[in-house]
Amino acid sequence: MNQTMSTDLYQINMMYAYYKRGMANTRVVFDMFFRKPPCGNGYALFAGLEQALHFIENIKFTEEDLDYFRSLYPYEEAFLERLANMTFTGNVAAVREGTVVFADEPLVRVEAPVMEAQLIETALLAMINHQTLIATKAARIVRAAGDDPVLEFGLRRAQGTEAAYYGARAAYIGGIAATSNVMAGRDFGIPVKGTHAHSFVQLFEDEKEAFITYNAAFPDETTLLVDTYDVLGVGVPHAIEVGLELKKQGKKLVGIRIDSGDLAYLSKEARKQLDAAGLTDVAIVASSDLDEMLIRDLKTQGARVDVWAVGTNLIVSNGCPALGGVYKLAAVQENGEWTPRLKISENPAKITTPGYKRLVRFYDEQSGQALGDLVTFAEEEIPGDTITLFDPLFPHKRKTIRGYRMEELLVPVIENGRRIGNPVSLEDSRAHACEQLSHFSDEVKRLINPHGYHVDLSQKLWDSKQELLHRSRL
Ligand SMILES: Nc1ncnc2c1ncn2[C@@H]1O[C@H](COP(=O)(O)OP(=O)(O)OP(=O)(O)O)[C@@H](O)[C@H]1O
Ligand SMILES: O=P(O)(O)OC[C@H]1O[C@H](OP(=O)(O)OP(=O)(O)O)[C@H](O)[C@@H]1O
Ligand SMILES: O=C(O)c1cccnc1
Repeated sequence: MNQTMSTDLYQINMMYAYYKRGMANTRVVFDMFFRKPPCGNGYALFAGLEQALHFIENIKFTEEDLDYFRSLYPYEEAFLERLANMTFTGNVAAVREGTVVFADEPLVRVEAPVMEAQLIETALLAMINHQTLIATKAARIVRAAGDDPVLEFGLRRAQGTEAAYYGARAAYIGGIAATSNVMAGRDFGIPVKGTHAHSFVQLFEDEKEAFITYNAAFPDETTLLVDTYDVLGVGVPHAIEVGLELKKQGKKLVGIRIDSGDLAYLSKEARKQLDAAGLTDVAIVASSDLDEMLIRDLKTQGARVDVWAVGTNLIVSNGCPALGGVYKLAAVQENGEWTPRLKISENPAKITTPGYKRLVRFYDEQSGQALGDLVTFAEEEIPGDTITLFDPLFPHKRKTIRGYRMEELLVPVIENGRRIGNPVSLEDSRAHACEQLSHFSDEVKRLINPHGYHVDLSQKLWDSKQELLHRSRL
């Protein structure tokens, strides 16, 4: 779908004012970043870039769009004509999908004529804020589940089918093993999995007949929902009967699903019953309003769950319904030079970092551990083996690091309006997320009160920011 009209009216109005002032071609740099990771997490998993780049590459106003603008305001016809011919001609650099990212670092850098940079703001933020949020929530849930697979079951509870569709994509980057969402499976290549509903059991005279019927249709991949009537009294015993019959035929019951009640108690007792019947390899799937905290708690209770199915709380990111990613002007080109621009706020943490910037990450060469991120001006040289980093809010807090490997995080993805290289596959982004997470300590990744990770500014950038701050007070 063409998303060009997915913008706020104020973007069009600012574009018009720039146009009238003869500033439409002024080149600017905007940075996309967030100020706080979602869900009290220490980091976010960057996602949604593929959709954002696709949107940018396909900017196109239609005749109907222009008619709509005419109905809103007497914009000059020459402006509307300009919109009609508008495409994105600028440059975009971004962090790779699946990268572990932190507050206050530039994740997308857009350099373009101001009309174009302004037009793409809203949809770019919407796409990246949404998917980064869900990928991060998924990563939390997957972390709580440890080595157990997590299934995404949220389609019916998402804020609309589009949120479910892209949410499933983001959740896959965040590490879920499969989704129930067939369209997301078809389009993104995410493995799809499913069991059956209570209605399937209710439709038959007795539960066992329902189980046999389902198994007859899916002899090699049956997971039976055992909580329609009485989990331990009839559900598990009926599933065991089916499992034993399959065993006789050299086949296997894949699993049972428990969707209500005390999941710790029921899973332990169900495990005992299955094991006693010799069905030690039948997996137990749990679902029922789960989230990362409940999964963690159920594990400490010794729940014997092998697979966690999570719907609502994952797909709506319950408890943290939005990521506050922003898009701020960082520099303006004046006489061929980039002039840094600053946005002041009463809250020091909200003061933006001006300039045309670069973002690098240092890893310990030996252990591979991520040591810190550094934001510098784009043209700055970074020493290859020793560097002193300092906290931008508390500059006396310093740390010298040595023997590192450096990674450029912000890499060009669109040049002069054209995509560079091939789109990265979802599978690669998911693998990248997994690899990225392995470089961060358990303290940074813990679910509650995570350890802070260093995101520092170069001396030059920090000095420039201070100077601009002082000047702005005059
Ligand atoms: N052992 C447990 N410890 C903590 N929370 C649990 C445990 N077992 C289940 N829960 C959670 O408690 C909640 C149970 O909710 P509730 O009693 O409303 O519904 P239910 O048992 O799933 O039944 P129904 O689906 O029929 O409403 C769910 O969020 C579930 O994940
Ligand atoms: O609890 P969630 O994490 O949101 O996971 C999805 C839920 O959706 C289904 O219930 P629903 O009552 O809609 O249908 P059912 O008849 O299949 O149980 C499923 O059984 C889960 O309980
Ligand atoms: O396959 C399932 O069991 C399933 C899928 C979506 C929602 N609830 C359950």
